[in-house]
Amino acid sequence: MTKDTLRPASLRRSALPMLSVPVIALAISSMVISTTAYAEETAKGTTTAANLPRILVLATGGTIAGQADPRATGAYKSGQITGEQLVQSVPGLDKVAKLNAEQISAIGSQDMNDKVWFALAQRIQQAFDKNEADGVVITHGTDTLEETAFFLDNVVKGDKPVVIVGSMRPATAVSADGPGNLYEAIQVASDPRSRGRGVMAVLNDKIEAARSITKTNTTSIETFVSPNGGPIGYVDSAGGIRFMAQTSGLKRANYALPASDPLPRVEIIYSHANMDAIPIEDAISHGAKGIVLAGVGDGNTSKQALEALEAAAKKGVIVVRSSRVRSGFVTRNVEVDDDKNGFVVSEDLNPQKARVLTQLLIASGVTAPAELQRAFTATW
Ligand SMILES: NC(=O)C[C@H](N)C(=O)O
Repeated sequence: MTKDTLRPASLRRSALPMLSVPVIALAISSMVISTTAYAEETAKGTTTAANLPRILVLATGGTIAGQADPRATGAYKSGQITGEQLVQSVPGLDKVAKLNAEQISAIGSQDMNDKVWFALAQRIQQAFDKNEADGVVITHGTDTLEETAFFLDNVVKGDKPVVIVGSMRPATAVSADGPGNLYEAIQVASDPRSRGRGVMAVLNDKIEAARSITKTNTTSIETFVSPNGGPIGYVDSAGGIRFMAQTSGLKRANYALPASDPLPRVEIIYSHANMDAIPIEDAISHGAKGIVLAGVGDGNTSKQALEALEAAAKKGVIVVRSSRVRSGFVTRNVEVDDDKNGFVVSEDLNPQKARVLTQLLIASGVTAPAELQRAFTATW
């Protein structure tokens, strides 16, 4: 992990496309102006940086930091460009905020893990508690962006904005979406109206809440949606930021960050036609403390699988019924007899987010089904 303080740059910068890493690094080092030169500029009144909000950028990798040979079709490597290089590559950011970039990890978000989550949560909390920053922006891959956003939404305390951002095209692509997304994310994190809204994601001119956002397209830049509620706001260069309501409308639960990683083992079991009990029995034999069912329809599954879940719940494994269907709510049900079986339903949370909440609840010592259910329903 490295910690670098970015010097605000008042020089014109070109975007990264088509440049190799050494060329980018050389170009950036020659563009960065020294702190002294910057102080002189400020004294001359050519910049108002002193009044700008302080935004901490925490880079984790992902396609937004990815590079490809522009002639190659599709293939690129995630996490090749540092957070500092990323912010330096976006013209005009020095007019929006005072930026400090730190590298937390350099991974594709398919490799996102508890260690990085804990490092992020601890660094954000420290920055807020010590008043080092007015807002935080996390650069992240899009594959698990929603899970990281939801995890942080549940453990970071305070009302300062935390914004997570990614891109669908690597930094070297023609029409890379990363620079625009990063600019808008920093705009949102810098705006006082963003306070008290929990963790937000900003991509493709939309502001979405951590609880509701999900990735819906494998490759398109129009991939993130909030199926049950829509975006909480919009941001673009012409209109600036528009929030659709005073707050995101959702109550946030705060859990203490467990003393150390990893979080308890909770498996997602995907339901399908011709479903048997084997995946559930396997998960339990490998030490799962909880099972989230990505059920068909309203959190349903076959008789065989249901019996295996009932047996698991009897042994003290937490069973949460969620759905593989993209939108809607999973509701407590007499047919499945959630009450008798001690099952929990995930409400609006998709399986991957229900997993995160189940992990946090188990880590907090909450295991009684009624109490677990209250935590899943606490939002309304
Ligand atoms: N667009 C992306 O960022 C996808 C990439 N695999 C990641 O999640 O890191």
